[in-house]
Amino acid sequence: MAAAAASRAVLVSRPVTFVTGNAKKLEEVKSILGQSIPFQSLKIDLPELQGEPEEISKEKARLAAVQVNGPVLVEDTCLCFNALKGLPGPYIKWFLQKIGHEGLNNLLMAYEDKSAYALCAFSFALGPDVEPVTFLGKTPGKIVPARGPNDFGWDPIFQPDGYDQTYAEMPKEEKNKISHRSRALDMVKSHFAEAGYNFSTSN
Ligand SMILES: O=c1nc[nH]c2c1ncn2[C@H]1C[C@H](O)[C@@H](COP(=O)(O)OP(=O)(O)OP(=O)(O)O)O1
Ligand SMILES: [Mg+2]
Repeated sequence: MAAAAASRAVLVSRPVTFVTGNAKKLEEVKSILGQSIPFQSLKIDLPELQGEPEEISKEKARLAAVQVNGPVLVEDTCLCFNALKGLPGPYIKWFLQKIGHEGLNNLLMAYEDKSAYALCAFSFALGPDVEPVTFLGKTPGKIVPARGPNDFGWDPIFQPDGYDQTYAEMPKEEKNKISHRSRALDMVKSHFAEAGYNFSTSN
């Protein structure tokens, strides 16, 4: 029963650690979660296996839980081009690093379809011996020539549907309302509420 589940509190003696090597992700997660889930962060660039976004994210959580030896939250972000059947997807980091915004636009030169989606796969593991659970958040949009400040990844070339600004041009609060990241975090929050987790705020 939902009412019973909501009133059940599960005390977890360790805080949640969000593990990422990316300071900009951390900044967004902090601002989206606010005080709703107390968490600490740890800067490690975890190795990522190849495969589907959900599996990559789960494996990151397994590795992170071993490192932290406690509850962890990780995420893996993909930028998927529909004309390319979802690629670059999880490999966007390396594509961006090698060919940049212009190269990413050029990849779609041969196609009329410039539609794309941003996908965030959050995984949570209670500890190293517990199978992680994954939550996917998706925001549809299209790939455009870069516009706006260049301070976070592919933000300047992604224009979400229903907006005439790119992620980079939008005020941060606006991006955080509709982003792939905030949609996935909404599900993480619901999961924590349903499970009744009450995390410690100190180690
Ligand atoms: O909202 C975003 N807006 C624009 N760019 C973004 C966003 N979110 C991630 N990105 C970039 C960072 C990296 O180039 C790639 C994802 O790769 P991804 O492995 O998930 O991130 P990462 O290696 O930087 O950090 P982490 O240590 O958490 O794996 O897309
Ligand atoms: Mg990474």
